[in-house]
Amino acid sequence: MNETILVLNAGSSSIKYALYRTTYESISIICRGKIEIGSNTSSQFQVRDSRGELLWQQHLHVPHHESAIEVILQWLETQTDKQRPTVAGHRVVHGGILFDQPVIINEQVITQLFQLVPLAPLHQLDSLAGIETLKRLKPDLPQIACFDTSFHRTMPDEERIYALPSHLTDQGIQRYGFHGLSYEYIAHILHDHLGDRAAGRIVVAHLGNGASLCALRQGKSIATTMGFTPLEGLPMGTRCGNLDPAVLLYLMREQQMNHDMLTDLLYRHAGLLGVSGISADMRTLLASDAPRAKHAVDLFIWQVCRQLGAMIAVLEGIDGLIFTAGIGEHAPQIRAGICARLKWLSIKLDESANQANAIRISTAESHIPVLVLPTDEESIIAHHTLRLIMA
Ligand SMILES: Nc1ncnc2c1ncn2[C@@H]1O[C@H](COP(=O)(O)OP(=O)(O)O)[C@@H](O)[C@H]1O
Ligand SMILES: CC(=O)OP(=O)(O)O
Ligand SMILES: [Mg+2]
Repeated sequence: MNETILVLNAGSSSIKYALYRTTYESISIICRGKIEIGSNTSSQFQVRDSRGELLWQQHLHVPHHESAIEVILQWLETQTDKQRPTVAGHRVVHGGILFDQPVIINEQVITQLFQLVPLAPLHQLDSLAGIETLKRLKPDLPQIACFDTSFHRTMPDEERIYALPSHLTDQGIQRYGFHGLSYEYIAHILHDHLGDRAAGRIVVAHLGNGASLCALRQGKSIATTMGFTPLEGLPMGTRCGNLDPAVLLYLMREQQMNHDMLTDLLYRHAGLLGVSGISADMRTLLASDAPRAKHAVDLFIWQVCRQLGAMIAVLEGIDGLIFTAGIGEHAPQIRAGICARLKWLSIKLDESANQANAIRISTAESHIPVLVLPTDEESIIAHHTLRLIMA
């Protein structure tokens, strides 16, 4: 029997989807696409086949994730029976303390996932919108949730636990880490690019609208910059990243900011957008002459290097640096800015390879290989989905 797997990956600035055909022994991609979301963004809905050839293109205005899901499902309805999904796999950002591996979705799971909405306000509801929309339109379709947090379950307690009274840790106030499906994919393909070095000390920089770093040893996560929520760590498109918690105490007391105001400030009006006052989108900032745009870019690069230092320290060295996700894959200027600050590691960038977004962007003399590896969270979700339905 064959299955057709629909994968939905709700990110904070986009929804990515893919359709796979499987014979149980192998999985092959049928088509995939991405819709960028935003009230000011005019988006292209594109569908590409396995070779990247354009199958369908439509100009859209997609203000939120739910409308993007409807567009994808409407398009699927116009396809042949063979392209109709028989199972769906979702990226769900937060699995909390309960879910450490992919799970078949039922009513109880949906209730538990709703309880985690406050811990990922830019993501969790959008994944649940995909799950609920599919449940409404195709009640018999089995659905699987795959979590961003699962991959980081290998982190040691020193990395996982905040310096808080232990009863709070026991309640689940601990570091979970995110972008795990992306790191899992990178860990999976690393040997193809680095050979035996892949089992060494690797830092992966997932730099997209959400951004984090992960320290891998033997392909397992031992540290990451995001924590209890996807707010900790690097500054992001609209998220602040690391902040002295006393800033919140100060704003609550001195400026009478309440929970909703702080959520809005820290998740939606901070980061690149907050610092630049111009945009959350790195493309816009790099194209701008405004000093505040340059300042936001410089601050981003500084923080990546500062936090990369911490990853290298816990790994006790570094054998490879990998860039991935929207900025990591497509912004040579950002990679060059980061690598220029890593000269102390004897990293040497091949400028033309970097400009071309080539896979290996370090020179042969560089002490450490630096690679650009496009991530593929959808394929990891498809594999987990297949494994679960076979079980
Ligand atoms: N060519 C580019 N140059 C610089 N930044 C880019 C480029 N292409 C994409 N980006 C950045 O990548 C971000 C999207 O990354 P992505 O990983 O797809 O996001 P997410 O999954 O978080 O929605 C955009 O917001 C934009 O800032
Ligand atoms: C966890 C997270 O920030 O995801 P994304 O980068 O897709 O927004
Ligand atoms: Mg993403």
